[in-house]
Amino acid sequence: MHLKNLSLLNYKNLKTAEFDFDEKINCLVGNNGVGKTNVLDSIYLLSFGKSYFNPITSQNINHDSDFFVVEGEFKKNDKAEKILASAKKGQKKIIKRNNKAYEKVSDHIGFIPTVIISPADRDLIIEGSETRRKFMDGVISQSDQSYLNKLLQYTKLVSQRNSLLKYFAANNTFERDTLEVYNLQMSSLGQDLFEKRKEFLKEFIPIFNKRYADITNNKEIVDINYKSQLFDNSLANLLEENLQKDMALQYTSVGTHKDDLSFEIEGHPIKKFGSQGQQKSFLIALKLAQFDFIKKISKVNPILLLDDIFDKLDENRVAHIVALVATDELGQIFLSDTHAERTEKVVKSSNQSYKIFKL
Ligand SMILES: Nc1ncnc2c1ncn2[C@@H]1O[C@H](COP(=O)(O)OP(=O)(O)OP(=O)(O)O)[C@@H](O)[C@H]1O
Repeated sequence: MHLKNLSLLNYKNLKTAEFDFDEKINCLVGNNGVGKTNVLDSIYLLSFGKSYFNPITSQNINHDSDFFVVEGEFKKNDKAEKILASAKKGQKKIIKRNNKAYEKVSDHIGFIPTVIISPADRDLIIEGSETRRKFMDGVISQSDQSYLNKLLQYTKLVSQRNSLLKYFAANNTFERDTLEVYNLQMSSLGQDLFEKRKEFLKEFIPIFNKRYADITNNKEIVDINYKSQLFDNSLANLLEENLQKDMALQYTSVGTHKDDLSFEIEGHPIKKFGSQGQQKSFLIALKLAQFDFIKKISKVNPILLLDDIFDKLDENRVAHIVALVATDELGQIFLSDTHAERTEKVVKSSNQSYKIFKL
């Protein structure tokens, strides 16, 4: 699978831009702030229906305009697939495949498998559990629509249950039967999500460990630990046991929406005990493992977006990744960098076709 061409209208700072891409390697070069990352982000948008960097769609419309249109033509299984994403201020975003609008954006997830590696990934280590849950859910959802649908239903139920708890508090009332309806549905869905996450991590962690060992030449042991309240108790019991607490807090304090992943190096949290370099290697390994996992399930090479890749890796390591394109381990890749010569030197050494776009 690859992206043949891309046209942008009013996407962030890019008022109009057109690209005819190489099937293998594409490099976007230019000074800081010209819009290299925004081009990669527009490809991400065509895959996930939202920006990687700013999920608030209206903020991705160029400041001088009131709409954006991003359109790309992909080739997947020898078929042309035209994907369009557009948004107008005050209106719902539209995603179309071959001129037909999706009813739900979530139906598009997984159709154009894509992985992005960016300096913004450090949030996965620094930020709270939500970022890591989103990463895990994102990887599973790209290869499992039923998981995504259950996750969306579960999230909606948590928010409805929270509203109900607020309503009880505001009106000094309590309706056990109504609450029971939410508890029952939440328990069943939450338990399914928990089982699927466990199953996923069992497969994913060894892939991740292998990638980390490759990147660092087996320097140190890293691990990912799944943290969930559901290991010790069923969600049905947890909801029951925490009822008084939830009533006082006016939100649902237990469930799979509280799960987390603990990223560890030599048995200690990498956030506190990992060097800058170790953290960067950890993140690259995580994303390449995402690539491997999605490729295994979907049987296509995901598109790989490497934003500011020299931020994370030295020239030799970038050359090593780019060389994988030749072995068919990778499909189409997009790189952004401020140094045109450095990028050209690295991609030339791969002996693959490539294109350089100067912004
Ligand atoms: N909605 C918007 N309208 C206009 N400009 C925007 C909008 N959103 C972001 N920008 C601008 O886009 C520019 C950033 O572009 P981008 O991050 O793609 O740059 P870059 O070439 O990747 O830079 P760097 O090399 O620093 O990473 C900034 O100048 C930012 O102000």
